[in-house]
Amino acid sequence: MSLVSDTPAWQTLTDLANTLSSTHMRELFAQDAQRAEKFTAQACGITLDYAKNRITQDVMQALVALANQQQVTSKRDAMFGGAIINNTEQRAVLHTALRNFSGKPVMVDGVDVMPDVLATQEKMRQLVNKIHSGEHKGYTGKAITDVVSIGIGGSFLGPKIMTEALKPYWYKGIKVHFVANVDGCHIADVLAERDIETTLFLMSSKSFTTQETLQNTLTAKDWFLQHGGSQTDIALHFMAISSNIKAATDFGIAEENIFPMWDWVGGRYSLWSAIGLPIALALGYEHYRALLDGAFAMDEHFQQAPLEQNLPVIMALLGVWYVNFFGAQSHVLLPYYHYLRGFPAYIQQLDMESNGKSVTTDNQTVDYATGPVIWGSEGTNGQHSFHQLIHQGQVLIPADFMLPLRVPHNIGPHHAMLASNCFAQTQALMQGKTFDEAKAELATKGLDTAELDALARHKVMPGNKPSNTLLFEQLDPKTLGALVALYEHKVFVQGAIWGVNSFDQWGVELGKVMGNEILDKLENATAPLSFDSSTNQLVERFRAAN
Ligand SMILES: O=P(O)(O)OC[C@H]1O[C@](O)(CO)[C@@H](O)[C@@H]1O
Repeated sequence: MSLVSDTPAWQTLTDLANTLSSTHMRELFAQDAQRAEKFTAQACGITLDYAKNRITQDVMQALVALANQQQVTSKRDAMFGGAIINNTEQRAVLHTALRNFSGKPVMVDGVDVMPDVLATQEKMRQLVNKIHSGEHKGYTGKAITDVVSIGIGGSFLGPKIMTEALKPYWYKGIKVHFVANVDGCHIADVLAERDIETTLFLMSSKSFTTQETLQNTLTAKDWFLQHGGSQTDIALHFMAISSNIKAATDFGIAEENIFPMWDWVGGRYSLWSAIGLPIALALGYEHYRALLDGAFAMDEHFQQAPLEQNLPVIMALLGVWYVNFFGAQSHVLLPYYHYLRGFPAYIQQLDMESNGKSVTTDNQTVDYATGPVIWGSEGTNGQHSFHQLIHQGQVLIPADFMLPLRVPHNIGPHHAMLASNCFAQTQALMQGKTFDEAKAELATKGLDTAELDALARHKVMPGNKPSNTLLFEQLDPKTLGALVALYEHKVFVQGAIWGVNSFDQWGVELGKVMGNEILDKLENATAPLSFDSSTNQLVERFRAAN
């Protein structure tokens, strides 16, 4: 098969991008009073206004033609149907089965996975209720008040960020804490404030081989044993979530305390599995279930809505448009909602670990970018920091703004101020400010002509900077579930267009192997070194200091 960059649909888009490069979005808005209406789509409590993009209806049609040419819908159906689409690991990709409430079976290798999925959800529900009711007690008979979740990557980001995003829904009486980094400062800080009698540790690792998670759990176990807990008490205080049951039991976790997951769930897609247990403990099972319901609703939308009205497809196509036809190298996420402040970091793993690839599923090296750098932080903080570069810098950075229309507080004018900042940023990015407008603003400042011209040049804002605005009625668990699934499917569609396998992550493996080799040399201070001279020197300096 030819690369997507050699296809007619790609050429059409290249031509359209050239034509459109001389047209400012101000003109596109001036030409069409219905522009906002035409470029707005809605689903699952989310409204996407994508009118402030460098697009026309011709562009959107050509992008949809690209999606059709790349067989996005049949690839989508293959994923939902349990086909082995992760071809380098020979795995199905079925995080969608974890939120499948259709009552229909999902088959992998001729076996329906739904009974195991539902049984695990029931086991989670029972544990959450036992902990919240105080029925599950610590070894001294006290109720559990704190949960420490240990995991990294997808076994950390989803649980932590979704828990944080749903703070208004937290169950009173339980606090959930997260440890990811192997940096001992992290676990030391978390343990220092815990009461051994009332703390439950959850070890989350799909593979049960991840260095950071294994070491942090060993440290937690040592702490438990050193502070009065015994080997038999461990069963009341340590549980695990893993697809590697044997490794978990070998590690010392009682089999009944292991929540299973499966190799058809990718790490960065695993919050819907028992990896989401910390979320369920923080919120209560009903709210956790609503999160899954929201994702299921988005799955249905993704499968059923025409491509032109399909939220994940539209967002994916706009991303491809900027990455491949305007050379955008990054994409910024700007949640205007404090509790959603971690969302950019979540999408960073989802997007960059999925599509940061160079070879297609049919083993060809690509000659185009397969994804931008994803970054961002909460509004309005970014406005007083990096927005300057988005407004006036020489790099194109498409943005996703996010705002709940209603918030769980009613404190003075805060929410209207927040919303006005969000909307104003999208407006300023699109509209910009011309030289004449800048000069007119300075007219009353008493400057001479040369001074006025010089200063006005600095105040020019080019505008024509693209953004999407995502509005939610409110960020309840169901809407958050839909939002996460929206981005998952966006990433899927982009991977389908670029022809890459979005579900492996070989790029992270080499560092792990080399890290272990270096650890060996750090722990054996006399072992000869045969790395490159820089690495040798770094190891020697570490040895000298320790
Ligand atoms: O759940 P595990 O197996 O400990 O893996 C944690 C993370 O490590 C990665 O494999 C890569 O670092 C991620 O994809 C994954 O989410």
